[in-house]
Amino acid sequence: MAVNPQAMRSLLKVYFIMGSTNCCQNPENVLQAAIKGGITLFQFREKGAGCLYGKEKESLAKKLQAICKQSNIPFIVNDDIELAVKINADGVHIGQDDEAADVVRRKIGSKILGVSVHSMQEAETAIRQGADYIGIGPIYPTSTKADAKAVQGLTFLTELRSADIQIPVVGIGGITSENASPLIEAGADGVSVISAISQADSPEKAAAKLYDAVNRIMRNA
Ligand SMILES: Nc1nc(C(F)(F)F)ncc1COP(=O)(O)OP(=O)(O)O
Ligand SMILES: [Mg+2]
Repeated sequence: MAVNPQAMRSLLKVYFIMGSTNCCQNPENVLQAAIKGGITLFQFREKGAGCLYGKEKESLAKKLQAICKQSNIPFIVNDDIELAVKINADGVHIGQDDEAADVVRRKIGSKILGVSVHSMQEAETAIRQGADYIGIGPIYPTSTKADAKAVQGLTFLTELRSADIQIPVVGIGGITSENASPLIEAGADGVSVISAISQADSPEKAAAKLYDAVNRIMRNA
């Protein structure tokens, strides 16, 4: 753990993830609007058919990183540790098929380290190896991630919290402002979304609705 857990929980509230293939509009404009709407954390996930590579990927990453910096929103890079270190990102997110968390922790020092987990064992390993937060999902059906695992609903989240695992947790997969509340009520510290914001007519309004939905539940908890 390199980031204060309470600070990490606040950052996870509305965690926007995007790459160039997720956007109908210009990614920079979408990110600007999402920040205006109230996202609390951003992840650059350049992946899937038609995604950018090499210099083009790095150039877009730097543009989005600069937009985040202007609003003090931490900039996280998915999968690509080398890029994250090269551009001095604020953290990285890795899955079970990426580099091991302990290896990545040694490469990134005290930056934010997020790990996708799908079982108690993977969660315990991620915690032992220094993850600052874990991502679980898909909570609901998703069309964004082609190789997503089976929809898990709130089952795994409930299992984690019942086992008194207190690491900051964010859910992902098909989440919208309409279905976010049960996730927070079940103990998630935030929601992670791609399409709900990146495909919205108004990314600003979509981000604001998510922010309100999450905070309304947290206030009443
Ligand atoms: N990028 C992500 N961020 C999260 C977070 F927790 F941040 F919401 N959860 C899940 C993913 C999925 O990441 P991806 O690289 O597509 O898949 P894999 O897990 O197979 O590596
Ligand atoms: Mg990954």
